[in-house]
Formats: sequence, structure tokens, C-alpha cells
Amino acid sequence: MAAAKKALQIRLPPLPSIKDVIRLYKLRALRELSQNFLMEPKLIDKIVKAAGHIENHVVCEVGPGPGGITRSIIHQGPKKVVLIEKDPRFIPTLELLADACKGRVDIDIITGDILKTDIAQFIPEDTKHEWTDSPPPINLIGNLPFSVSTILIVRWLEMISKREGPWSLGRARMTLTFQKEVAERMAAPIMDKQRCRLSVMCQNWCNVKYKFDIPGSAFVPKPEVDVGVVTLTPMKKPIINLPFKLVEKVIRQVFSMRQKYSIRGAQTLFPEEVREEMALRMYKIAEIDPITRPFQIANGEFGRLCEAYNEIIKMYPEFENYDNRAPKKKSDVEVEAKI
Ligand SMILES: C[S@@+](CC[C@H](N)C(=O)[O-])C[C@H]1O[C@@H](n2cnc3c(N)ncnc32)[C@H](O)[C@@H]1O
Repeated sequence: MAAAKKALQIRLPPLPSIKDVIRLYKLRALRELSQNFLMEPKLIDKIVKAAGHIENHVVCEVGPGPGGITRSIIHQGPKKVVLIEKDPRFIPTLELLADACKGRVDIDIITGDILKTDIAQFIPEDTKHEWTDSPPPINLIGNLPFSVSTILIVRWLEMISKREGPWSLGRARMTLTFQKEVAERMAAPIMDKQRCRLSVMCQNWCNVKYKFDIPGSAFVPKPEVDVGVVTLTPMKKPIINLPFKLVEKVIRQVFSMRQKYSIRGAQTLFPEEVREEMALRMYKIAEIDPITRPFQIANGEFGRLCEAYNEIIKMYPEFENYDNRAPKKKSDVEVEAKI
């Protein structure tokens, strides 16, 4: 079995090393695109391994840069690789890679911004299937700027929540890098002091796994922070099966005063004159103790809070569009900025 697997691995013809590529094409890292190149082959392979099935899968890599991770993906024998890179300076080196793989792996190179590109159009039709028990044979990998990874995640969660088929992309497993602290927060369970709204949001639609750290020293140039690798595998059924915007709003407001009793945040879902009464009612319907702190609430309990809120806004539709951004004190803003 191991031997058979090995035989499927794709050997690339001799190519210039990533160090040579960077030198050859004079690829000075651009700070505005948060370019930090991963130079350690063992760590690169570890990221690709964390992504799970690659062989015969479609793999979409976001921000391939000079192609270090791309080479490791290709070695695993994917069916097709879709590369989306914003910086056109990397295209010649990626084309070199695509030429070397001709006839063995189909590689599409797209010069563009992942946040403005509809990648669904590059995904083969046979991968776009309806929601079934087995995940679609497609994987998304990216060592991206952290801000882009976070926006991507939230977009993906919304896509997953809509469950409109055929749309395999919204079910793709994602393997992404984040600032270590943010990665830990995404996977933080109940009672973990790092738990925040991103933890509950991600864990509502996906199985979230913190895989491993990458020290800043593994990158060139070295970033100021260490990095964490996270995988998110969309679940067939979310914990809270309610519209995305409602779930996002309730979780955001309950966490809006992280250090206080959670009901204080929940009160901000309602207009001032009724907020204490309505929040109490919400907690009573949900059977949650109002003096729990947000990090002490389990995912399923957040589900009950969302359902209770949904019940209340059905009774009082005038609260549904209430602009619920809490008036913030400086200390709350500072805490939130760190999430
Ligand atoms: C941290 S570097 C990683 C490069 C390479 N994958 C590696 O691991 O060495 C991030 C890469 O993402 C690209 N990038 C940044 N923002 C992007 C965006 N919005 N869409 C697509 N690519 C982006 C950058 O140009 C850069 O190549």
C-alpha cells in the first residue's frame, strides 16, 4: 500500500530551488501584500499533509507566491491545481512549474485577488456535486496574509450556511495559516480564555483543528509573530441551523462585552427601553444562566440563545432590524481589536 502510494507521487524535473527562484526573478518581498516566504521544505510538506487528501483531488492554492507549497502539492498527485496569486511578479515562476507538470497535472494560474475572484468558475464540473455524506474531492490551501484568511473564512462560513448546491467549493476543506493567537482562538473550546466569537462561528459550521505552530524564523523575511496552521472541515449539519446573519449577530453581541456577564452583551440586541426585560426572557427561554461569561457558553448553548432570540423577534418583528452595535467603552474596543 505504502509502495503503491509512493509510486503515485509525482516527480518534478530538476527545477531551480525556491531560493534561486527568488534570486533569479529578483522577488523582493512586498510588505503591503504581507509576503513572507516559507523556506523550510519539511514545514511546507507538513502543511500539505495537514490538508489531508490531495491525490486525485482538485486543490485550490491561494497566494502561491514563488511556489514552495505548490511543489509539495504537486508531489502528492492531485487531479488539478488552481493557483490564485495577486502579485503578477510570481506568474513566470508558476508557469515554469505548470510547464514541468504538463501531461501529468493540470495547473490553472489565475492572476487576481482571491477576495474579488469567483473561483467556482475554475472548478471542474464533476467536482460540483450536491450535498452528500462524503466531502467533495476538493481542497483549499493558503499561506495568506492573516487579514485575507480571516475574511475568506467568514465568507466561506456564509457559503456553507446557505447549502445551495451544486457548490462543492463551499464544502471544501480549508487549510490556512493565521497569526498563532488567532489560530488558537478559532479552535478554542468552552472555558478556554481565548474563546471569542470567531471560535463559536467557525465551530458552528466546521470541525476546526489547530494543527501546529510555525516559528516566524521559518519565513523569509521573518514576520513579527509566530504562525498557526488550522484546518476547517465543513460539517454536514451545523450546530445552529438558523440564517447566517442571525447567528452572526447573536454571537457578536453576546461577545461584545467579553469580560462581563454574557447577558450584558445580549441586552444590546434590543432597544434600550426593553433590553433588560427581553434579554432576561431570551436567557429564560434558552435556559442559560445570565451570569455566565461569554467564554463559558458551549456551542450548543449558543444555539439555544439564537433560537430564543429568533422566537422573540418573531413575536416582536420591530426588534429584528434594531441596530445593535453596542455603545463601546475604550476598554471593550481594545479587547475586541485583539480578536
Ligand atoms: C505569506 S506569502 C506566502 C507565499 C507562499 N505561498 C509561501 O508559503 O512561501 C502570501 C502570498 O499571498 C499573496 N496574496 C496576498 N494577498 C492576496 C490576495 N488577496 N489574493 C491572492 N493572493 C494574495 C501574496 O502575493 C503572496 O504571494
